[in-house]
Amino acid sequence: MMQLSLPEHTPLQPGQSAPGRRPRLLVVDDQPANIQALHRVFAADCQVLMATHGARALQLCRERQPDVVLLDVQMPGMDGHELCAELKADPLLRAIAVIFVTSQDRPEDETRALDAGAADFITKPFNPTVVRARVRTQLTLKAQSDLLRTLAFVDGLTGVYNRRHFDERFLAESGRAQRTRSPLGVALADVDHFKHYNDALGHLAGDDCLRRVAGTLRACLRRPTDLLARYGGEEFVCLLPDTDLAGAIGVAQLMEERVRSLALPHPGVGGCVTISLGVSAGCQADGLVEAADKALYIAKAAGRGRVSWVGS
Ligand SMILES: Nc1nc2c(ncn2[C@@H]2O[C@H](COP(=O)(O)OP(=O)(O)OP(=O)(O)O)[C@@H](O)[C@H]2O)c(=O)[nH]1
Repeated sequence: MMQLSLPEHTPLQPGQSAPGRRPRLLVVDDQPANIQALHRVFAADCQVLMATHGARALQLCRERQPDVVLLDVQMPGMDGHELCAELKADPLLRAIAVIFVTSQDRPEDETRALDAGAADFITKPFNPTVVRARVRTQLTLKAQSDLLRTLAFVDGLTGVYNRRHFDERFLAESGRAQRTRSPLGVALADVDHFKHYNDALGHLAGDDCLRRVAGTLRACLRRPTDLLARYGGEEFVCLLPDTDLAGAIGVAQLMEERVRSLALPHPGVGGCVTISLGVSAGCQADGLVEAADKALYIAKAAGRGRVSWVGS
């Protein structure tokens, strides 16, 4: 029996991984019979997604983030080479391993695929045992690189993403929002009177509080593309692709309520721990974080424990 399990911690969103999640494979071929043949090979070990044309495959990559794509070259519309180029040009998708599975068997076909960023090249008709072995190799490499990426981009105290990862994702999502004219939401959350909390209960209790708040904020995010990061100190930032101002305000209000209902005693102010949030949204990413920061300042000035926003 082939072993295709991933290491336990290969999350897209740290802390939201399903431990031991099955590897996710996307098979792209315009011939359903070819898809079925590969489905039979992998159905027992992997979650197998299927697409019969490039546009659908791209959509599935964005929505479901497969680990490996098995890609036919000749397809109507966007062919395999074009799809591979799209994946490798997108910072959010380029880690997906692409394996061409094709009846084109000339050395120049193989070279062209590898030059375009493919991880491997398999010719049809294929031997199922060989395909399984080569996919397993790519899944192992993908799991290792996911793990390294996670370690480099996670905040050590709270387990959510760090500022560096936020900056990288913000850049990528800004470009996408502008290209697709879809709104990008940003929410900045700051723990209220946190200095008093530390002063009253000590720094270690303060650290615990930050961990509880981070976990609570993260649990408010529903879409796989949403991202929570520690922005610094007692401040968190939330990136919400394809989310307009009303949607981002809704997420922020949920966060405010959920942290309040944790009912963590805050002896420094004689109540419980609350957060203030500033929200902004738009297709033009320039100034979004600054606008959210301005809104956060307004929420603080208006009495804390509330959500403010900039924009309409
Ligand atoms: N325990 C702990 N405290 C931290 C950490 N990072 C920052 N802080 C503390 O967070 C506090 C932030 O204080 P301020 O910026 O004055 O803000 P505040 O007291 O939360 O007041 P408002 O934001 O105005 O509600 C400082 O005392 C920092 O030392 C951390 O990792 N752990």
